[in-house]
Amino acid sequence: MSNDVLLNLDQNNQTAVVTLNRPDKRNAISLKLIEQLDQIIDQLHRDEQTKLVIITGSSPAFCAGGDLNDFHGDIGQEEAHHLLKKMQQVLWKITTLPIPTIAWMNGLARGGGMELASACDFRFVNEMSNYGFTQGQLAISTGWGGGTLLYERIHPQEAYYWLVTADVRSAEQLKEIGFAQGIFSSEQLELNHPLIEPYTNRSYEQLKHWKDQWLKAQDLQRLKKRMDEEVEACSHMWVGQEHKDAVANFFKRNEK
Ligand SMILES: CC[C@H](C(=O)O)C(=O)SCCNC(=O)CCNC(=O)[C@H](O)C(C)(C)COP(=O)(O)OP(=O)(O)OC[C@H]1O[C@@H](n2cnc3c(N)ncnc32)[C@H](O)[C@@H]1OP(=O)(O)O
Repeated sequence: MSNDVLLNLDQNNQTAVVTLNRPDKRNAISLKLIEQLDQIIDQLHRDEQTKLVIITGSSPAFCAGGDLNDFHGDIGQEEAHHLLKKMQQVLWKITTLPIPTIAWMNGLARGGGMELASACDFRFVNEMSNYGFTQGQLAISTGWGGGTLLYERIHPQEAYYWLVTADVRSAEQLKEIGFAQGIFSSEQLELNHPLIEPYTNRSYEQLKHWKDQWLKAQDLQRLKKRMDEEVEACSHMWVGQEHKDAVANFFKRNEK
């Protein structure tokens, strides 16, 4: 079975690097990738040595969102809900990992790729890349709970505006609105990077404690309910003709 997700456990830094590994498909999230990512996140929930989790992508992209071959228009609402729910559950597990999580956004991200980043506690972006919650351009809304999480990461008014405009933005713009905590220039991730060192320089106890405080500062029950409502809403938009046309146009655009 191809490894669509790679896990590297760096013992020295007690850091887990999770890499989406479908570069030829811009790390689009297929059902198979979801399964592999789910198993890795479950493993990290059980791991009491790892103090930091970093999610990144095999260049040139970070993540192009849901794989439109798997998440395509001609399925019914219940099936759409069932498929969307799978990744929502993974995003929930990432959100509630008991140690800090970082999205190292090495390359472009679209749609669900931004939702994946929103499930992480911190986000660092590549100055050369661009990023967008582009679901609105596909006649749907976010469908994995990442739109709900966005409201927790930046000012709610800014989150609302971005979801409606569905536009693609620069690294600078993401830093400006507080979605990204920092900007880097090198594509590949180094654990001794100045943006990563503040985490690897801290102990497991410190990082676990701060994450516990962070989770307790939120109404997790209400957050999960809102994420569930998001999946339901998207599953209804999914079956609309506009969405089907938008997906068909994407693949037409990409026909060589
Ligand atoms: C499931 C819902 C979920 C949610 O919001 O909850 C979603 O994420 S919906 C999907 C949202 N994502 C997109 O709409 C992005 C679509 N892709 C693009 O706009 C571009 O591919 C881009 C900007 C990511 C990269 O452009 P670039 O020019 O660098 O590459 P290509 O377009 O030539 O693509 C290379 C290769 O990758 C395949 N690809 C890219 N994105 C997807 C995708 N989302 N699903 C499936 N496949 C994707 C593309 O078809 C090309 O494959 P090839 O076989 O070489 O033609």
